[in-house]
Amino acid sequence: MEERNKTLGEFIIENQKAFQYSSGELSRIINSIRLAAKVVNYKVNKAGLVDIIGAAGEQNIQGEDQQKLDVYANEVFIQTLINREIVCGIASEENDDFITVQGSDNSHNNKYVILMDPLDGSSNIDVNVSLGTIFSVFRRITPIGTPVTSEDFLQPGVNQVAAGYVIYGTSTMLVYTTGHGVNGFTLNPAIGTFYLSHPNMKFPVNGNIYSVNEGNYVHFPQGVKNYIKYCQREEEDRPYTSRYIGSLVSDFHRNMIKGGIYLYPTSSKAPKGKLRLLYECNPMAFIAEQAGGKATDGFGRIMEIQPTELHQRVPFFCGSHNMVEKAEQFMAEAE
Ligand SMILES: O=P(O)(O)OC[C@H]1O[C@](O)(COP(=O)(O)O)[C@@H](O)[C@@H]1O
Ligand SMILES: [Mg+2]
Ligand SMILES: [Mg+2]
Repeated sequence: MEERNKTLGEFIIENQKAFQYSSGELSRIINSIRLAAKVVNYKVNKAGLVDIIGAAGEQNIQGEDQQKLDVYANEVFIQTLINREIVCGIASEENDDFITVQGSDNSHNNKYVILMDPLDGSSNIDVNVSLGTIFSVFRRITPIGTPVTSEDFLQPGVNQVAAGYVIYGTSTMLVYTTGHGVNGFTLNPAIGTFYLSHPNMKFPVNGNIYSVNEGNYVHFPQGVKNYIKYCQREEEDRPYTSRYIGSLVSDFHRNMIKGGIYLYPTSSKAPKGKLRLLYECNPMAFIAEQAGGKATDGFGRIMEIQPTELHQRVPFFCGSHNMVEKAEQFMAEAE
């Protein structure tokens, strides 16, 4: 069978042994994400037709106005994972605290916890611009058979066993890693099957796209200002392009295909940065590193940060290896 026509299911079965998915649980988690993504995708594609546009009227723990689609996507992913009894705990951007998941026999025998941003890029929902879902999977630390604790969720990113995203764009894709490279699957909506369309995805080492919300420029650290000025330097033939979609998943995905860097630095509005370490930065960092890219907080490796809070925020510089290194150089020189 020609590589590119392989379905997600076939890919998982073929790689089950190779990737040592322990007892198939990890592959069942990926399959659950696949199923939930199809349900959310159906709604995203109809958002303009059904009453799923606009604010839900509540604020989440982040102090952000939840959008109806945030709430819907959160419910679909959480319910799918609970119903399939394959994780022992779930943490979400939209939930104040983590959720303990018991088996139908009230056991706590599953091995994995999952953390997720059910809908990334919420500011784009009402304007018909691409959105995403991000997930991160860890093996639990506390003993099997006992309820999960915060210790199971507050693990450094280097402990991740899987991470991925769904991008609801011109086509819907599932891109994920289990620590053996990054593979992208595109949904054929006519038959509801994901096909291996982007095997072994790699970040170009260099690139000429920088993604940052330049509206915050005056509030950025000097090192970031200097890096942006470097990208805009006059003396060259303007080798850089500024592209900012406002959905982390979309900016990341474009940069991974074309080469580029995404930056969400600290600013007066976001003194610790805006993006959340556990379910945005860690999973995207895992994917970036597995694709040969780099992810730091401007000074150190994202995946080595020891989390202290479920919703903690960190500055995020992620993308083509040499571009991130260059940005870090400007950060160090400005210290
Ligand atoms: O509008 P800003 O401040 O530039 O922030 C855009 C960033 O915020 C986010 O939308 C945050 O994610 P959520 O939409 O899940 O809250 C990122 O996807 C995006 O890159
Ligand atoms: Mg997000
Ligand atoms: Mg979100």
